Amino acid sequence: MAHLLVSWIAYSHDFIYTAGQKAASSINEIGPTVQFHQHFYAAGGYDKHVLLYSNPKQELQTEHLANLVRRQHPGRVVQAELLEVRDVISLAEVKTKIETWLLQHREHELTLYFSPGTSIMQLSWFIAHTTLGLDTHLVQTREGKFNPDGRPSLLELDVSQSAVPMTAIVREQQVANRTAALALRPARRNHAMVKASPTMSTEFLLLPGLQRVYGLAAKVAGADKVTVLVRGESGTGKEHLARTVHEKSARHHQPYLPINCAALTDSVLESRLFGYVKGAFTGAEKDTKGLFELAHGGTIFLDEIGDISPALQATLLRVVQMGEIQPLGGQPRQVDVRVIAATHADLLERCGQGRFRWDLYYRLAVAELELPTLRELPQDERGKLLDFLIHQKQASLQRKVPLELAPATREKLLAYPFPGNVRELENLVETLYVFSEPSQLILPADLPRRLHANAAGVSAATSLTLAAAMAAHVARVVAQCGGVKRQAAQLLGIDVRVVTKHLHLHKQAAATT
Ligand SMILES: Nc1ncnc2c1ncn2[C@@H]1O[C@H](COP(=O)(O)OP(=O)(O)OP(=O)(O)O)[C@@H](O)[C@H]1O
Repeated sequence: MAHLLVSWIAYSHDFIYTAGQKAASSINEIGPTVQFHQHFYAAGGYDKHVLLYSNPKQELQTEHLANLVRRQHPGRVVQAELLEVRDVISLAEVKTKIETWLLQHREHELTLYFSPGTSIMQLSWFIAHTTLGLDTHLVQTREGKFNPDGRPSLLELDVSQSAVPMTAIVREQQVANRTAALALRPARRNHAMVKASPTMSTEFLLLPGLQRVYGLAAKVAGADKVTVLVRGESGTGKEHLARTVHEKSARHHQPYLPINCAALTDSVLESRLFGYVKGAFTGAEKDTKGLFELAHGGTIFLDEIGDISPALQATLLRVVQMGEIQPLGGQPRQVDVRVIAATHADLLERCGQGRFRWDLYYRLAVAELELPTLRELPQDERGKLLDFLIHQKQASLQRKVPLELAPATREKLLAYPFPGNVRELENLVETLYVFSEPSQLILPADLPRRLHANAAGVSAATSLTLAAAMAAHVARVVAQCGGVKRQAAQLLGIDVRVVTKHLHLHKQAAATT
């Protein structure tokens, strides 16, 4: 057992930014991470500092920060680790990621340095600390200027004395969801409720077009052992629906652990799901539980199930049929886990093509829930969602005024088919906030180029060969992902190297037309 200090990098306070530049120009030596090492680390008896960052783009600057600390304090182990979070203000996502990480390190004594990170990250530390029952301490620092002796101090949060009942937080979230379902309202804040979370907002809009599937989800939730298959295009809200099934089920006090099957290679996925015993393969230094064991009593969400290999399909079938897992190199064990799987693919078609096992499909699809695409929803509902997201982002980005769209801009937005569904619309609204001035009227010309393409999204000059069409499609998806190829690869269901190859082809084609 080791004593680990765990913290997020403080994106704004650990680094110094030059006005007008997005990239950090240097490390802030009076920032929370450097200061912690200067004043408190030595006395804490830590074996290692795990410095978490949430975005792959922050890798370099986190490494610089870790290096500086290592240089200033030779012998200290500082490990930068990516804990990827797509939406740093989503309590659902951040909390799940943090809980999963902590459960994976449960054998250690864990000191959670609470001060750095977004308010949702802080709230998630707090919830994990008070609800997971692990050996965690929650510490924060107070700057010297607030202490009479002018020296910074370290405070451990005494949760038993806390005035914030956790049930209040959970209840508030549910009320927020219900409120959102009843009427469209600007996201509201309740400072009395959660001091640590000024950005918490209503997260979901239960549109009439979604009510049927959410009604079915509530019914399915009550049937405890039933496996569920959620189908829907990327960004339609599959993860949200899966979590709702868990939260409405009798298992809601137990873990809910999501995993994206498409993002991992076969062997990594297998060891993450089922665990391994010490010595099972090179580098397996200790027995490690898999997610199925960690989720015992609760729910596991297997996202992008359609992409797993035939070998893993066979293993998973045994797990779902017998409730039995076998860690790599270990003995079979019984687990009690509800499986919710999701896919963007047409699994029936894949079964027909021999790419997915029929028996596994029938086992998973005991209850099948299908989410509509954004373009299938009626125009007025899309309009409501747009308004909802405008208010939601206004609250989370702490803008004084909501985004103002010219009528023609709104029309264009509502006519666009949004292949990335709600996530794409959500990202677009955020981009418009980021790149516009407060009170600027957003004109059609301010919208990204892809929204101006003709209906088919293909210009007349485009080559009609299949290769060119594929390359153009890949380029469009990469653009929709803000240039992040890894994310595009995930959406497209292909390897990132293939994405690069298509982009290269597309560039060549563009240069010759
Ligand atoms: N009705 C809705 N109201 C508000 N936000 C929504 C709604 N539906 C989806 N979202 C938001 O859209 C984003 C995508 O949702 P989610 O991750 O659940 O989709 P998904 O189908 O699981 O995507 P993927 O297949 O890519 O993993 C999330 O940020 C979610 O909060």
